[in-house]
Amino acid sequence: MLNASHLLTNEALHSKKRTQTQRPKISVWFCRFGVWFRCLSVRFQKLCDNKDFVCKKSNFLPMAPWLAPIVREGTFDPTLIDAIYKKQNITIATAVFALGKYTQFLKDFLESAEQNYFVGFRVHYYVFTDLPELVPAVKLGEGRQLTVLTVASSNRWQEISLRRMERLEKLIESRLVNEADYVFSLDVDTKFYGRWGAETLGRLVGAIHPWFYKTHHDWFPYERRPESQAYIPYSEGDYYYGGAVIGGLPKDVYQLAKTCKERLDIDAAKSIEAAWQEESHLNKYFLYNKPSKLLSPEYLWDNIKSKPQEIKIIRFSQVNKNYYEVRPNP
Ligand SMILES: CC(=O)N[C@H]1[C@@H](OP(=O)(O)OP(=O)(O)OC[C@H]2O[C@@H](n3ccc(=O)[nH]c3=O)[C@H](O)[C@@H]2O)O[C@H](CO)[C@H](O)[C@@H]1O
Ligand SMILES: [Mn+2]
Repeated sequence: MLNASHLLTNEALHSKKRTQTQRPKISVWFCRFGVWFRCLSVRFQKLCDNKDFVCKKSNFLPMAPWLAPIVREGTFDPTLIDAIYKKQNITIATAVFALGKYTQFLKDFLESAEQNYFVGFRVHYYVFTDLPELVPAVKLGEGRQLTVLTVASSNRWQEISLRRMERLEKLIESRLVNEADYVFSLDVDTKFYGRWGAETLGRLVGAIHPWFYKTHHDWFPYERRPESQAYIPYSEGDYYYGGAVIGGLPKDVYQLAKTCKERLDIDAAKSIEAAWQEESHLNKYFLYNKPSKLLSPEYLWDNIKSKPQEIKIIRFSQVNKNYYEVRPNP
């Protein structure tokens, strides 16, 4: 005789059988997952091809589309390239600005430069500061010298940063045309961790910003207001360059600094300050005056970013800083 518990058990058994027969085999699940995954990856690829946000395998190519080399580990022979340039007995002028509390970065900058930056070459540092007494006495190698240039400070960090263009222009005009073969202007809140040598020399040199080397240009933090001289429309752009590294022949860097300074002045007269001050103007300049050589983010990293696999070596990097502590204004 069937009782209620039998009925329940049979029902349970029946439903178990049904689910067993209806559940697809594991291979079917794999197949479904494969189709789903493929759809997703095709969609993602389309997104990339549409250049909606990321793309940029091309940033890892050894050359820019206009055939300028992108310098990175493995693309040059350090011994050979240094030997070629050493025969030319060149002097590399290096402008660095340390105003206000940024003087605290000078010691590490200079000491690490002496270990890594154009070792064995003639290097002339030009240190701009409002506090000359705080320039540390760092022992310099043979053929290397340092000149302190006293300048007035400003109560805005943005102003201090952007006025580097004007000061660079004047420095090249008044001295470097006669004193140097190449010039670099570098951020001071930085440190060298690896070799930086003759492979970085060129007519006009920019460094790809470490935060945007995989970003599509529509997402670059270019200045987007047409009223600004630094304006770059969406759909234009090739790389986003960091304001921390500018280099090249004195006459080419002079032209860059002069142009950016003029455009900064035009903006200032209209009470406009570009999104990233002189860095925005630098990006505009490089868009229409392509650098002859690009430095990969090996030459401009940021210590708060961990090193990804594709970056083989970090040579020069922004050190961590407490913005509130070191800047004169927020
Ligand atoms: C890695 C990189 O590409 N950094 C750029 C970025 O922010 P950063 O955050 O790197 O700008 P920052 O605060 O380092 O200022 C740029 C430079 O100006 C000098 N300075 C600044 C403030 C001060 O009180 N005293 C002083 O000496 C110093 O040489 C410093 O290295 O954007 C800035 C403009 O917005 C500049 O283009 C920087 O080069
Ligand atoms: Mn900086």
